[in-house]
Amino acid sequence: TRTTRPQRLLQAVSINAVRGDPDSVIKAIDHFCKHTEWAMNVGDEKGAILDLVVMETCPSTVLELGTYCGYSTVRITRLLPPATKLITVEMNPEYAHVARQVIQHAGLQDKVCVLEGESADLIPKMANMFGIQAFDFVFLDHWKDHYLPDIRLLEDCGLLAQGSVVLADNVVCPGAPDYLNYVRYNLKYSSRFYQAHLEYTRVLDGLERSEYQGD
Ligand SMILES: Nc1ncnc2c1ncn2CCOCCNC(=O)c1cc(-c2ccc(F)cc2)cc(O)c1O
Ligand SMILES: [Mg+2]
Repeated sequence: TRTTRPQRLLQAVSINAVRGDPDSVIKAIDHFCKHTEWAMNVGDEKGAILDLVVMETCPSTVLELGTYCGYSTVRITRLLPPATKLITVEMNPEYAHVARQVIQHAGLQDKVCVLEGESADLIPKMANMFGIQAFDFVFLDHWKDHYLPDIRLLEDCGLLAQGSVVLADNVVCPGAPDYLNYVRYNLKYSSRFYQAHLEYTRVLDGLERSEYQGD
């Protein structure tokens, strides 16, 4: 039977990236997606913005919704100090399996926990599962119509604190209009838009950075 796109992406990583070197994993995936087969990773242009926002946040606790093949997981985790932990949620078991191998190839497996399941089911259990109060940084990159219900769920579960930063991918393409409305016009958030392009294309897209102002 044919391989899947995530399996072909993983093969490109295992062939072209140096074990234990996150930057070579990132470069191998971007090269594969530019020259062989497009895939829905955040990519190099938006990835550079993601890097800047992570570095200025210096988070101790990170949540990512929508792991896919682990590209953004590697991008974020490579910037985190040793003691920090990143929790990433992926509902597709096949994506999760590939992501674990990509993360392992980068040598970052000890700093990452890949959870399989629906974000809406897992978010209410996280405080108890991991003994955390709030997330310093959240990256939204799963189903675009889940961004709004999930940020509200994070609020209701007390998992956002004053200063928590939520960065959302694809707010232009495929788009998350209800989410944008909420974070831009709700006094609980201070929000700003980073114009960019859909990964590996010239189609307009962007990231929205929203800082929680506290209850
Ligand atoms: N824990 C969870 N809970 C719920 N659902 C979950 C989940 N974990 C996964 N899922 C399922 C959704 O996973 C993938 C979400 N990502 C995208 O759909 C996406 C699509 C494009 C795109 C595609 C085609 C175009 F033409 C133009 C743009 C670009 C992107 O950058 C994208 O991120
Ligand atoms: Mg995306």
